[in-house]
Amino acid sequence: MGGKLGIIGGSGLYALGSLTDVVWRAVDTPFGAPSDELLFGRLGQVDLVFLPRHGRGHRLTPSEVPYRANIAALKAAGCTHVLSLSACGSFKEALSPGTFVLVDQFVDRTRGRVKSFFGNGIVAHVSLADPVCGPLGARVAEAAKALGIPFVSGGTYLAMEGPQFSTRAESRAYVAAGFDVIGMTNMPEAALAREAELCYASVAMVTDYDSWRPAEEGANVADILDVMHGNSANARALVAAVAAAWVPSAACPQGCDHALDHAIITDPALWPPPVVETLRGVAGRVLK
Ligand SMILES: CSC[C@H]1O[C@H](OP(=O)(O)O)[C@H](O)[C@@H]1O
Ligand SMILES: Nc1ncnc2[nH]cnc12
Repeated sequence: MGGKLGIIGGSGLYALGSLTDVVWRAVDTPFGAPSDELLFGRLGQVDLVFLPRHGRGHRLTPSEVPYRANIAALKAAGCTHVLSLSACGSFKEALSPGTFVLVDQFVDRTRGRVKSFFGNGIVAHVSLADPVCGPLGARVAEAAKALGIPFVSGGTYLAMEGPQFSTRAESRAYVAAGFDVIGMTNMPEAALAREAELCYASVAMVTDYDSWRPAEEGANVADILDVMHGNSANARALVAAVAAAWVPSAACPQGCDHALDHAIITDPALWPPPVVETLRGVAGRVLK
């Protein structure tokens, strides 16, 4: 598994302490500034780039996170792979707090977020049927199992707008629908990673049971923070283990790195040159 690994850290994960040769560096993009400076460093023999999704000190709401800039910045930093780490609520008794879920599907109930790099004269439709990179996920699963982290491969992540947590009625409806976990950030992040032809995997770290259980008070930040501290230690160990096993490979077997091959539907003769320039960083491979 090759190329450069980018890590997006969610709530409770604002830096990676074990990196060496570290430097925080501002990276600007045609889509604005990312959530924070990017942290460049090495973990063992591997170059890593880390980005705190909400910024250091957790300054950005899920709706305010500049998802396009974050993905564009990681791509500009040379990342070919992105491992996303997020706190989440659980809709299954068996997915208890502390469990790490390797997400394989999303249901997007966010609204008002910019969901594509494309538009303004260049239309593209990528496939999200399989919205995460299986080969990258397999690496993560191997590492988690070796570490003994409570880990489940596969799960549907309901992305809600927030910032308020769900009502009991919403929470029960999501349980009835069969969803596994809930969070506020993985969409449009995953969709944008696909448009940028990045291999993307998401580990959703359960902090609570949301509000569907009758005896449950409902999700609240104080309880979530308690669980998150333990989860963050496991998340750091997981990143270190994934990095330790990182070996180069030429191409993504699933084709994430060619997601745009047949996606742009607009007649190339009509592509507005300024829009081509804006897209060059994320889609340059197909804009030649
Ligand atoms: C602090 S609980 C709610 C907050 O936590 C999750 O953030 P992230 O996905 O970045 O770990 C959730 O999506 C909410 O933004
Ligand atoms: N119950 C919940 N709902 C939405 N986002 C969350 N992040 C952590 N727990 C959550």
